[in-house]
Amino acid sequence: MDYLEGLNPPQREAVVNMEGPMMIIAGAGSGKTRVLTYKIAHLIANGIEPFNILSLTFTNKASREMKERIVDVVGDEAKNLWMGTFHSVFAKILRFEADKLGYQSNFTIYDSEDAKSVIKGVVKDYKLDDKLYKPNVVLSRISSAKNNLISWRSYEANNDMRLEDEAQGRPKIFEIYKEYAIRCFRANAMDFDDLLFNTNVLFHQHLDVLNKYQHKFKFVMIDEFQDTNISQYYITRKLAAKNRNICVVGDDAQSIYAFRGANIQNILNFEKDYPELKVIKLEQNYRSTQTIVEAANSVIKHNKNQLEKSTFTQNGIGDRIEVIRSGSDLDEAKAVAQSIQTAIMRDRINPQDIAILYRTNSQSRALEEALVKLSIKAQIFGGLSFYQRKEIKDMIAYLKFVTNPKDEEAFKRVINYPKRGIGPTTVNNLFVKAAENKLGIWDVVSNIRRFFGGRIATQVENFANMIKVFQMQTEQKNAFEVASFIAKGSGILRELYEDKSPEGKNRYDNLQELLNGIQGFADDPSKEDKKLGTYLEEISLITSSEKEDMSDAITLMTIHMSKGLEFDYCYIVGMEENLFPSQMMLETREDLEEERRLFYVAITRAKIKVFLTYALQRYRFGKQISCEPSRFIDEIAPQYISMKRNSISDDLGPGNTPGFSNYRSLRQAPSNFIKKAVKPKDDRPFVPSKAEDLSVGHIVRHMKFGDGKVVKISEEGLDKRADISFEEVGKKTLILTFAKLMIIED
Ligand SMILES: Nc1ncnc2c1ncn2[C@@H]1O[C@H](COP(=O)(O)OP(=O)(O)OP(=O)(O)O)[C@@H](O)[C@H]1O
Ligand SMILES: [Mg+2]
Repeated sequence: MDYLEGLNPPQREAVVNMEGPMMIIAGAGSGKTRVLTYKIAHLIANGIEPFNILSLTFTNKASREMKERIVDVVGDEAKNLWMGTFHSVFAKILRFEADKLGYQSNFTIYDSEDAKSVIKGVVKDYKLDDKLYKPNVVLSRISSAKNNLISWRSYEANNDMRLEDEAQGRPKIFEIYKEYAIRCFRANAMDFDDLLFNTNVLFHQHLDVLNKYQHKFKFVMIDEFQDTNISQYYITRKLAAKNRNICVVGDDAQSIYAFRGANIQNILNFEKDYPELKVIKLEQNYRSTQTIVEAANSVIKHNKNQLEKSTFTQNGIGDRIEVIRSGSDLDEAKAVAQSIQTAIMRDRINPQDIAILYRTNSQSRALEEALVKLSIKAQIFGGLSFYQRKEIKDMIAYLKFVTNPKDEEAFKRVINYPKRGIGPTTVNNLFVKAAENKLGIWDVVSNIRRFFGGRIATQVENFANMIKVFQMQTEQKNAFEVASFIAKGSGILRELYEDKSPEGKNRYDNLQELLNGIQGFADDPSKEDKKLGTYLEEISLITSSEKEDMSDAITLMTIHMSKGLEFDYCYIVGMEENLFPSQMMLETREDLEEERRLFYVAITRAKIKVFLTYALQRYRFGKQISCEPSRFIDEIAPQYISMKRNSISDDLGPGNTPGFSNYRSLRQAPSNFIKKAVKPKDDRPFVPSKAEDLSVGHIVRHMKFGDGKVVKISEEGLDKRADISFEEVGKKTLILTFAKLMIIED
């Protein structure tokens, strides 16, 4: 069996030990995903049916790639594997079992925009302060409740949640949660978190169903195990309870979703849950050069919380990590584009093997523009950018509403678009009528004469008839035929066609592009079910907007999305304090450690070369601000770094020391241009003190500025301020509501 030859001894041991619980916690690039892939192939080669194997990955792209490789080894039968992200696999199961939970199997999956829109509605109807109960804040509380398996029924009694809400001045979240859940249910819709939450409910309440899937999934495999949350962990624990054939692989140093409830604790629990656990260590990195492996190790060493493990590589030493500084964010983007051009032309790197990684999505725009100017094709991976565009959302709303007329969010989008004289007041009246009669919106709309007369009734009736015609189409025709019919019949296509402005043309093109995509779906011979509902299912879970002709494009993505992937060259951009590490993540040691793990993930994506870039000035929050290089650059052991100045930038701004040739001399620049990360003197955990406890004379600690003495406290309007004289950075005035300070000496 030649696939076993491509494995080192511990990898092979992991693959051939087919049964029983197994855990592999090992560094980046050590072959964890490869082991999972070959293990699945090995199971199939040994007679296990592919449909008895469940394999959970972090992105759909990852699972597609795994499947392709397995097909290469064992042939086409591998196509029957159950493989995908947690969300896609359990959405599929929930559709089969929807009736057990009182849903219909054609339920809609709300993305976060839909969810926020529902929340906005609830906040408005409950007459709550919408500045306080911002949709994304509320949604994130609801999400964290669901991911910790706290239902709306138990939320109110849950002290942790309630006390935190009260502390944040938002005591009514539990009421919003309840109403939100009711509205989603009434609309036959689930949000992303519901997909996991409801699976847990399903397995908890219906033992026969659980039993069926326990029997079905004789083997369970999980990649990126460090980022599973409690909800996901319970699902897999239940599924594996019978056969106990569960194999998980991951790397605690790459845990980067703590903010979304991912829980490193799962790794620790796993050992308790399976005392017979087989643990396998992988220590050799096959992905990256020695320089990259060592540099990454030198960074992650700064984290206290990590499991003991070591990594080495037998790959070549390779080039140093190149640090490029620029005068501004625009120049940074230009420098990156130029460097990429060189990489492609001179170093003969395939564009597909080049990635630009950034901390926040909004950084992509300048880069995209600079790349276009040099005619370098780029695709954004993981962004929903295309599907977030208004015309696309409108069209999809039609498709969704036709498939599931209970979907209120879709209804709101389509009822008066294109304009058909049904204004917000009428729409509101329709909803009121629905609520009064405890009916769904479609029940009212499709029987409008029972509730309204006159002009309203005629217009709404026309709309309802149109939808009914569309619905009839869905029964006989494939997704593309129905979608084209709807695009024309609804008037959307004409509406966009008639807008001859450049933006209008662009929107028209986008809509055409969407239809192209649907046609591709309908023409795909490997798809058995070409119905509209199945198409919607696929795109609701899309994590990548790759298109066919993108084979010679480089990839842009957030670091979060890059997990598990690998590229020859990686450009990590925006290496600046307050951007990376992110401003929001500087409050506690835990947060900073999570940022550092994110940096570790970024570096370890590269096989051949890493570039780190930063700008001295950046346009943020609507104005030009000065930036300092990220402390993470400083944390890489110096022998792995070389410093380049971006030749595009003439004006390097304040602190410029002309003529330096490497990073070391930059570090010794006479100004405070690079500030060393201020290290606290002792190792107490950082727990911010209350602002009102602070008084003159206290010695306090700040996560970024280090230790200092409070010299003055003043009040200006509602803001209490403190002047603090810091040992390392001098005097600063801080607003106490924002600054987190810990009193270390009275
Ligand atoms: N024994 C081996 N021989 C040759 N190449 C290997 C071997 N093991 C792994 N590789 C290669 O090394 C690279 C990294 O492997 P893989 O992606 O499985 O690592 P990983 O541990 O999953 O990394 P990450 O933590 O980033 O997800 C891949 O290109 C893989 O094909
Ligand atoms: Mg992997």
